[in-house]
Amino acid sequence: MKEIDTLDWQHITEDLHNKGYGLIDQVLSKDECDQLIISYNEPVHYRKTIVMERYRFGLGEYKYFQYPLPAVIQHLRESIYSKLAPVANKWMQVLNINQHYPAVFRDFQTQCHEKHQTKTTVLILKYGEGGHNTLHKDLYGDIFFPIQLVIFLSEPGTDYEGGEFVLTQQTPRAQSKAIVLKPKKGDILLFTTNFKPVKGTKGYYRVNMKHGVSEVQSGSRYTLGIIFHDALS
Ligand SMILES: O=C(O)CCC(=O)C(=O)O
Ligand SMILES: [Fe+2]
Repeated sequence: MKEIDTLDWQHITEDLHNKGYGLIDQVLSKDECDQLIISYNEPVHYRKTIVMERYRFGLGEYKYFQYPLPAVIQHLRESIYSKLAPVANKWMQVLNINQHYPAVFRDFQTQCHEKHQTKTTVLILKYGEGGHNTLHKDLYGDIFFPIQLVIFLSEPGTDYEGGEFVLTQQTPRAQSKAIVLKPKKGDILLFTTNFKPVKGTKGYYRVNMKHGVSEVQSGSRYTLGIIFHDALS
């Protein structure tokens, strides 16, 4: 795994401010991705399995991890959080929202716990042919962190076809714009969970963002999602 501190955080931060997402190339090695895919079938790591069609979330399956998280994931969650907290604080500040994100992940988690959000939201997802994930926001209670990430564990074009990552950006009084991305195995995509600020003529306003996955045409596609806030249940 690449050292998180050595990544180009200035560039990533600019992308998040300007576009609401940022792609980081090749953070995990092929082996690390394969290990995570293998662990999909080891029940000991998970607290809950969701069959997506049952909830009309799409077609596929995902599993929520339980605490304690595997060391690699805990490390990523803590180290990336500290890089994103300043971005999140800037967003809340310009939008006049009274929410401060502490510099250290542990202290943010305390905020979640005070609101009874104590369950992990870190998840691993698996989609086969026809699999997809309908457009959504990952909100699990009052407390939310405005940026999350997905680690791509499968290789597009080799392991699966289709299955693009889709972001929609909804500006007030306009239709939604779609952004379609196809990151490679080992890449990390950071993106907006709920809304981000955009500068207008009269100050900043909110644009809402949702994400999902287009239909997988063939093969299988695995991803790992790290959401920073915990869940009520
Ligand atoms: O499989 C994907 O690319 C999307 C996963 C997702 O919705 C999430 O991690 O929140
Ligand atoms: Fe999601």
